[in-house]
Amino acid sequence: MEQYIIKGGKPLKGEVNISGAKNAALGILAAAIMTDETVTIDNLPDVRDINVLLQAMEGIGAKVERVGKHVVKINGKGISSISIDYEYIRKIRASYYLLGALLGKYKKGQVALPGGCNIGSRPIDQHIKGFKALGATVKIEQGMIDTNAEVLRGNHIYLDVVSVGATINIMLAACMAEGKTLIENAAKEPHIVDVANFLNSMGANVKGAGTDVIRITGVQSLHGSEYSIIPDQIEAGTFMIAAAATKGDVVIRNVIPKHLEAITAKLEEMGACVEELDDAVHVFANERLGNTHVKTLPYPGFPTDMQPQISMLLALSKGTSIVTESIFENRFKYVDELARMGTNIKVEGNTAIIDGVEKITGAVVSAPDLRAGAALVVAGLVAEGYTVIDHIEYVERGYEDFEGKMKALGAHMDKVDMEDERAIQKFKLKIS
Ligand SMILES: CC(=O)N[C@H]1[C@@H](OP(=O)(O)OP(=O)(O)OC[C@H]2O[C@@H](n3ccc(=O)[nH]c3=O)[C@H](O)[C@@H]2O)O[C@H](CO)[C@@H](O)[C@@H]1O
Ligand SMILES: C=C(OP(=O)(O)O)C(=O)O
Repeated sequence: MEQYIIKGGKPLKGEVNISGAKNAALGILAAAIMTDETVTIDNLPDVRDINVLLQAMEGIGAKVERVGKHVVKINGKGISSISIDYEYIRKIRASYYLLGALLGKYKKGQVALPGGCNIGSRPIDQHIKGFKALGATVKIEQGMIDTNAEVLRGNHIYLDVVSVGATINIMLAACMAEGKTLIENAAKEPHIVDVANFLNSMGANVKGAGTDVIRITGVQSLHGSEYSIIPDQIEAGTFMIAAAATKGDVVIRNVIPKHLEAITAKLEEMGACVEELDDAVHVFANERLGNTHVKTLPYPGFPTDMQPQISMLLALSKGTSIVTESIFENRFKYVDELARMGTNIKVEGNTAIIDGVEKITGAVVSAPDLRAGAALVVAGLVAEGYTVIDHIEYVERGYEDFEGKMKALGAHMDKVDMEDERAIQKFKLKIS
């Protein structure tokens, strides 16, 4: 098993290119099997979750052809099974988008209950409510969700909680239902809009994505398309935080600055400088930042997927900050790991009370989930001495070539097998 090794203390400097959005790509890939024609998808991030979903799609008979590192051609004509193997599902959350896609196209589908980051209980009742409203029967037996419909008919669906996953899943199925569907209290994240735009490029009729009411008029079939995925808001935000935390100066390219506004606003409140360019943001900081308070909320609020990273930054800032996690109940597991590095964070229920410290020191820590792992990497970049991060497979679920991109910004960071004494010596020699 490999780990990240980081020698902290170097300000990040230079330019970094952001990859395509993982959470948009997952919905788009699932949607791609809804046509029998070929779909070409560009700006696909080369990350673990995407590769697992592509394997799951191949597993049911879809043709998946990698044309380059970031381009894939998909053809769903040869699909011979509507049942997704448990092996793939337990590894990722968004495998359940295949359920919405299969239900829309074939009026039936079967997947195991999904995995993904262990950040809370993560029920799927709203997905099920949506499928049932469209006329499907949904059974959960022996860990499998089995859905089936004679006919799918559009309906009026009010989501009791704002859910990214349920909004996308219902949108997928409703695209090929008879008549009109109205999703009220829909999620508004940039990836919802991207999935809707992709569906429309295949001939679907989805209106209002990005607002809380989405109107879908079902069509009988979808056709092939060529589509490029939007940049990853969370990867970009993570580099923004890393630039500020290391008192660096970084231009973060291939982003949509509008998607980053909540993060930009918080960084500016803390005293960092953020310049918005056309498709880039320039982030720099010269001194220790000040405190602020953060509450995670659905888009356009502050994203829960950025909560560990900003909490880490606040742990180094002046004064006391309060971070309230209002989306997931178990997203502070990284706090104990950060404490090994010398931070002072107290968690009470869904709130973290963060007393900023002036410096932290390297330690051996373990990534409990994807974004928490990214926050530990940022901590390692700031800490005095060496930090070793275990369980980087979580980080690799969502960050493409994280160590490569950090190294290009001047970070002393590598991926090594800690049992390989020579690799560690090589890393130490390289930076001495
Ligand atoms: C693959 C993907 O895109 N993952 C993202 C997606 O996860 P995911 O789609 O799982 O998150 P949701 O937006 O669905 O969850 C939001 C809240 O709604 C609750 N809920 C959700 C569905 C449901 O049927 N019932 C219910 O109660 C959840 O427990 C949570 O408290 O959005 C989250 C919130 O922005 C992000 O943190 C994840 O990175
Ligand atoms: C929590 C995340 O992913 P998932 O929903 O796939 O677990 C994430 O992307 O931060």
